[in-house]
Amino acid sequence: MPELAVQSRGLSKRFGRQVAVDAVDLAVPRGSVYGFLGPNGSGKTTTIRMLLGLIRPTSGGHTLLGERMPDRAASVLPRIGALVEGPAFHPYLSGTENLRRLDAADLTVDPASAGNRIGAALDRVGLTAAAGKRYRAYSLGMRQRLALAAAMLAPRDLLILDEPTNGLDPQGTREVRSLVAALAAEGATVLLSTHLLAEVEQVCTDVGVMHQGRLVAQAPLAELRAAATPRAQVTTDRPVEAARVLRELGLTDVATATREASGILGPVPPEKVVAALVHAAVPVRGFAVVAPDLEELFVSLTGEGFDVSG
Ligand SMILES: Nc1ncnc2c1ncn2[C@@H]1O[C@H](COP(=O)(O)OP(=O)(O)OP(=O)(O)O)[C@@H](O)[C@H]1O
Repeated sequence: MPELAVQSRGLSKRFGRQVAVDAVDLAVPRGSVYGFLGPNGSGKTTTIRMLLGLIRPTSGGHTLLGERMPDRAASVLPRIGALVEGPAFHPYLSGTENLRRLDAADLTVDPASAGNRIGAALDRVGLTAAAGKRYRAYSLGMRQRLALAAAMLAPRDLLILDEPTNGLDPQGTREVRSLVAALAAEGATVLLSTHLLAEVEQVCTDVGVMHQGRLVAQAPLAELRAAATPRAQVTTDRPVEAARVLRELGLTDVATATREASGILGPVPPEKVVAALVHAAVPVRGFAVVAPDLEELFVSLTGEGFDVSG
């Protein structure tokens, strides 16, 4: 097995004059849950469509599970489950019937066990109760669940999921997260795109950040966190005086807010900061050492905020 489940080199897509994806070098480690993160319109869906061979790159290329695409599509695609925008479900068929059609189209599986596969997939996404309902009567969340079930009809080595929690309520979102964790625990590699940082924080081991068509950062999440330097945060009625003390101690990026001063600690021990504040008679109401959250980290990487609320 290759070390990288997905690897692209210079993958690019132009629509007319617009460059939607610009020389993306993806490296998705085998066994990872890779969060493909970026604001709306940053090129995630276009990249995923190229990965799956649904659209042709303008330039560049890639491998899936070590196999060159699209030449090896016929042999590698059966090992891959995908969820991309607009799955072709039939509106007048039920969830079960739709899955039956998709399952029948897969020549690599035994038709005799179709019922078991379909039942298990519907169960995993929590759609058993609505399995007999027509697709056209499904809510957006139910449609999304059915698309996930379709991606998991057979055991997969790699799942590529475009915004898998799109349209789901908070409960559904939690279920999808635990589903992704379970799939990863079973040994699958999962690449999921999202514009929600919380999603990445909670399930992903690795992150790739898209910004205006370019992959601006890619690393294991733990590495990104380790690179994040903690800040000392002082709650006080005299933020300006507190800020002066922080600067004198050598803290950097010192900032003040109403009743608060903060700065990047660097090598300065926190207890020294507290002692210096007390020595300078700054009334300290609270003191904390906080690691930046992912949002701050990514803003610093991309210079742009994310739609964290969804
Ligand atoms: N078929 C197309 N024709 C022209 N432009 C397109 C086409 N598909 C995508 N684009 C453009 O390419 C850019 C990237 O779009 P893409 O859908 O890949 O972004 P995204 O990161 O997936 O965003 P979202 O989270 O909104 O789905 C956008 O500016 C979009 O308008």
